[in-house]
Amino acid sequence: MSLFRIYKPKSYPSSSTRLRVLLSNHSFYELLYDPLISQHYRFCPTASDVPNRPFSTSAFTLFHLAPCKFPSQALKFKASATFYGKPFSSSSAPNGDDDHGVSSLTMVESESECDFDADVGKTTVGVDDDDEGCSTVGDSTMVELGNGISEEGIVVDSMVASDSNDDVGLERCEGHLNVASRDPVEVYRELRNAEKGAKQTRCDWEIMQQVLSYFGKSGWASNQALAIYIGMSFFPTAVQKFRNFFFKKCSADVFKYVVSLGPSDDAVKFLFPIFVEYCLEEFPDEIKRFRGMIKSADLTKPHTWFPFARAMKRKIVYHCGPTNSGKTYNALQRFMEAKKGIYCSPLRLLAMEVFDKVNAHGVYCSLLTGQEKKYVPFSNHIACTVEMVSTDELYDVAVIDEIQVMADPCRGYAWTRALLGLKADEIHLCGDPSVLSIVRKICAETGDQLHEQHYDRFKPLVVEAKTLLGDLKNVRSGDCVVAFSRREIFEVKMAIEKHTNHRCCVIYGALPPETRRQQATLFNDQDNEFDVLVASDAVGMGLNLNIRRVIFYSLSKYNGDKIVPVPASQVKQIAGRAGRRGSRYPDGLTTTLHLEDLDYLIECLKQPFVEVRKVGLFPFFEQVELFAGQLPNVTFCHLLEKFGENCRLDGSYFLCRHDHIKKVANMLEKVQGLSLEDRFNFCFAPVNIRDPKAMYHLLRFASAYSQNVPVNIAMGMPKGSARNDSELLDLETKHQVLSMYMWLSNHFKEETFPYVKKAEAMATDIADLLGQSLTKANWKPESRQAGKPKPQRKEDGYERPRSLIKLYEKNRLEKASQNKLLEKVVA
Ligand SMILES: Nc1ncnc2c1ncn2[C@@H]1O[C@H](COP(=O)(O)OP(=O)(O)OP(=O)(O)O)[C@@H](O)[C@H]1O
Repeated sequence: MSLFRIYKPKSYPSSSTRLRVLLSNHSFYELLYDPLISQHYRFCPTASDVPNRPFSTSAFTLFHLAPCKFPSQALKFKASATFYGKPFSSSSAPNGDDDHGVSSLTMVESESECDFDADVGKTTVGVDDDDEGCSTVGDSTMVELGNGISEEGIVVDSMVASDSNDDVGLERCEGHLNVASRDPVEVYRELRNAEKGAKQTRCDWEIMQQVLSYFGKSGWASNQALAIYIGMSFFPTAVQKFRNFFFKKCSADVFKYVVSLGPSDDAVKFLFPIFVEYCLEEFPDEIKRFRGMIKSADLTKPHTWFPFARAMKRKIVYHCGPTNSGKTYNALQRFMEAKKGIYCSPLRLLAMEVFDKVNAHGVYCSLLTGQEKKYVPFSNHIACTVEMVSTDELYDVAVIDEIQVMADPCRGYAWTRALLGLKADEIHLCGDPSVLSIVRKICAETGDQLHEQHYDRFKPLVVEAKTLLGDLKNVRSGDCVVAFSRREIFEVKMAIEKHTNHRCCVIYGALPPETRRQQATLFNDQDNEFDVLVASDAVGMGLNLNIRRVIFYSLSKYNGDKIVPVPASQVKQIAGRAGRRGSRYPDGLTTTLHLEDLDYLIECLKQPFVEVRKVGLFPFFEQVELFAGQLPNVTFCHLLEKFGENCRLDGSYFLCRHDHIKKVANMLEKVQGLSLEDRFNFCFAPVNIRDPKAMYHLLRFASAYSQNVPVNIAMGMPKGSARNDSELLDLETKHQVLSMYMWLSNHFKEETFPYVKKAEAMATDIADLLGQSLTKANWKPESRQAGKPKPQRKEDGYERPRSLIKLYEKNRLEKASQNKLLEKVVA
């Protein structure tokens, strides 16, 4: 039954319309001008099984209602008047939105508008306060509208229920409209208990197909289904079964009602609670399994994972500022004063530096990294890499360096864990301001007391506008040329040594920390010819270097996928290495090789730190183990994938990337006899997944370990320093393999890795050989990255690279102008 609320604006000319409206809840409608009944209109459904329902109305204009397929689409009247009909819907819509209970017709004329709202499920016709001329009607299905012409608006004359012969029809119509207001549990039970569903017309059946297909594709429904533990992957199966059930059991009124909604969100919202009832009854096992899975993949509220730390009232001091502003210095002062302290470093190299520095100050300090444990007798202090931090020990003072790495997509979880879990009365965080607001948020959750100390750079960094004008001959003593690939580093070294009198030290990520330190010492030492440093972004952290000027050879780098501009935060960090307090060059300078890169450098240095909104998390083994209990018989790699899909996180956290872990997990699938914990630990071993030799050795180590036999190093010692780049690469790989062996010996049963001392000795020797090799290296690097833009050749033989930043900028501008053009065309 329908309620028609008819009104029109007062401005509407009183003589303009005289009409009658009949609404019926069938799918197809037509409004016809019947020439036999001059000036009268007939409003009739087209469905063949529903009789025409002519009725008379007077109107002075002709209009036509174009047929529409679904009620959800607008019913459109054309001519001098246009009507739009919104879909019928239940007045008790699941979301409680009253609008869903209103069907409406809107008449639009060329000069003015008149709206008709038809409320479903009531029996009276009301008139808005503003409106006049409509009268109420009785409770028949054919709604009678009031007589007479309004002073100002629509005149609606009495409507005759011409089809009132059919009481059953009326009940049916009323019945299907009432469906919406019924309890979904009751509707579901009725369907479930029905022996057979009602017969449907082909047309309705097709519409229902579309409705259920719309339901299956609804992101809202699949999301909501998670609340009853119907997982995303099971949702399509559940919908398919529900669909079959619905077709088999659906009663006429429910069917009609859903068809009247059409494939729409209203239909989804109506069906969803019935679907829920169906799922709860039909899929208890799946729901139980998924609930268990979700529960075990719950990474929400990570601060509650550390109850002992929560029981403490910790004081957190955030040393917040740019590079070279004395943050770490001040934090380390507190660390050394403490009775018991821990320093957490982002790099082995930095942990070693602090270990040396603190011991040199007479404070006994041990060293703990993934690869080495150096216990200093009577020490109460420890310098460790952040991944190795113990959340069991109690400390007076802890220092977490480079706290902004919390937001690192791969390693961030280690910083988050240290911050949340460290049992220390006082925790000093050193870093730039990018994670300050999120640390504030975390402290509010943990109940820790946060103190902020803000710092400025000791001396401002000066940008040299002249640049090197594209010529490496312009390097000077104390310069550090920064390039972002190993290949470029060696090209630059060669070019400088060939065309100038300078000698170059080299620092890049694949070198062992010992070699990096050796090269840094060589560079810092004034009594030799090595006065220029060529380095990768590895120079950005951890080394105290006497750098006068940082020169960016380029400001773009390969990110594993494509060449991208170096992020501003990284540019700042690297440039900030110039002019350290206490070094030979306290005033820092920075510039670029090319003039055209200078703008980007200035732009980066000017940019404020971008506020980080999320920091990294990764599950502990125990969490993965719990999760695995819900998914027996899947590979470890698949397990990690599933964990990633199903884990829940709070808004301040993201799950750290684990492609690297999955790649190792995948490789180790063929190794039998490893426990889940073994697999988990092997996956964290430091291995370069792009180096097949290193991957081979990891596989070999894991196989031997799984057979419980002593794991051999099985790798020959190189005879001498490298004579070419492939020998240098070989030394790098060998050192990585030894480093991996040492790491494994610290993370697995020691007796299974009995040659750890030998590995340490070999690693030290190889680090030395690497240092020697770099000192004399004057060969062309081997190309490992096909497809990278080739450097341009200069006439004097010196190779000058193209400015990729310029190229990037050009592409960006081209893209932007293309987009603008496209927008124009679309407009
Ligand atoms: N008060 C101080 N007295 C003497 N030297 C200091 C002092 N503060 C800092 N320094 C020296 O200044 C240099 C930079 O300090 P520090 O490493 O603490 O800076 P930072 O802000 O932590 O920079 P980064 O983030 O680059 O590590 C270091 O060599 C440090 O020893």
